[in-house]
Amino acid sequence: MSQSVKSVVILGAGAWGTALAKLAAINGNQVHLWSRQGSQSLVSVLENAHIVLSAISMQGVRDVASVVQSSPVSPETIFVTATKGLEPKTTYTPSQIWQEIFPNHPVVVLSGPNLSQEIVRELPAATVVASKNINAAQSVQLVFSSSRFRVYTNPDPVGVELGGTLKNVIAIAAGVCDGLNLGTNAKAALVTRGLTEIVRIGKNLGAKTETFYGLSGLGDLLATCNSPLSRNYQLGYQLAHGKTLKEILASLPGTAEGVNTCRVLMEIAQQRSIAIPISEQVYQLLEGEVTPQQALDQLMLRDIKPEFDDFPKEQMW
Ligand SMILES: NC(=O)C1=CN([C@@H]2O[C@H](COP(=O)(O)OP(=O)(O)OC[C@H]3O[C@@H](n4cnc5c(N)ncnc54)[C@H](OP(=O)(O)O)[C@@H]3O)[C@@H](O)[C@H]2O)C=CC1
Ligand SMILES: O=C(CO)COP(=O)(O)O
Repeated sequence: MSQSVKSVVILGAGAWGTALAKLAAINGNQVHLWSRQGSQSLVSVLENAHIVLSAISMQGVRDVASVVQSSPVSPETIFVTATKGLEPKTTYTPSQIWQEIFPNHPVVVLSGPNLSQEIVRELPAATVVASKNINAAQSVQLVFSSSRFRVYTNPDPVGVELGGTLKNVIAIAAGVCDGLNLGTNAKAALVTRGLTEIVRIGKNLGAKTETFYGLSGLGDLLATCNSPLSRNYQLGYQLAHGKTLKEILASLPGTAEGVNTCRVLMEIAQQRSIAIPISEQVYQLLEGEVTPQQALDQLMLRDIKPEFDDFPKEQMW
């Protein structure tokens, strides 16, 4: 894998931004890791940037993107987003925000089963870079690919981004499931039916179904629902042990995007009449409207139904 040295700016020096900066630096790229708390001005780091990657948590994306907009950036600059969230006011994904603010620049989504603590330890991992602009996706692929980090391209940015974003809600449910000691069968059922909900929403929002069965969908769902390293999983686990959301958020290291994502997801599902029963129970749990046990009972006692929504009747038996 040979390529010319690129100037890469990483916005956000949190857990994920720091891990991604390390990956880009391993390949000899010139990397600037920017944080609002650091001494470097955004204007100075953006000068001559080939790639600007945002690893800002969802709540700060639009503010930071607007500041970048008021700074001089090369017309060739590729924007990459690694945030997993949805904007409450617009229900936009992060890439939709970047594309709205930079309509003439390529925007690439980077998402996959990527628990940052494992990546910092240089354990092997894989991810996906997705864009409508294949050349931009390939440039980003070269910047981050190494013997420890395998990067695939994908032409479905919305699907890749929604897989990474929506699985956080199911990861909260998975943490609850493990926290209540419900067993392996329950967990398998939860994760599989959770994927069904992600596919329903994703298809409705224009994503390709097969994307959700790849690394950024099923892959990330499996990683996040099975690892105590996941903040979203941890949050669910602690809810099951009787802690309040407020108490958990006060001690959680970093951002658990699933909390805000769940609220926006409920709005999307209601507007579009999409059934997402697991996510709905996560929502009610986060709002303090049900206990973990009540959420479980509500799911188990739903009306019985066929497994798949859209099997033609003649193919069912
Ligand atoms: N950690 C992981 O394993 C992975 C995380 N992600 C996603 O990446 C995103 C970031 O996660 P992570 O790094 O773990 O989170 P952290 O909480 O560790 O870091 C969040 C970063 O966003 C910055 N930030 C937040 N709001 C603003 C703002 N208004 N202006 C400027 N900067 C802001 C924070 O700056 P400050 O420190 O100054 O508050 C910090 O640098 C999330 O969407 C997450 O879902 C994706 C894959 C893996
Ligand atoms: O997205 C992640 C792994 O791919 C990180 O998950 P958490 O945000 O739940 O820690």
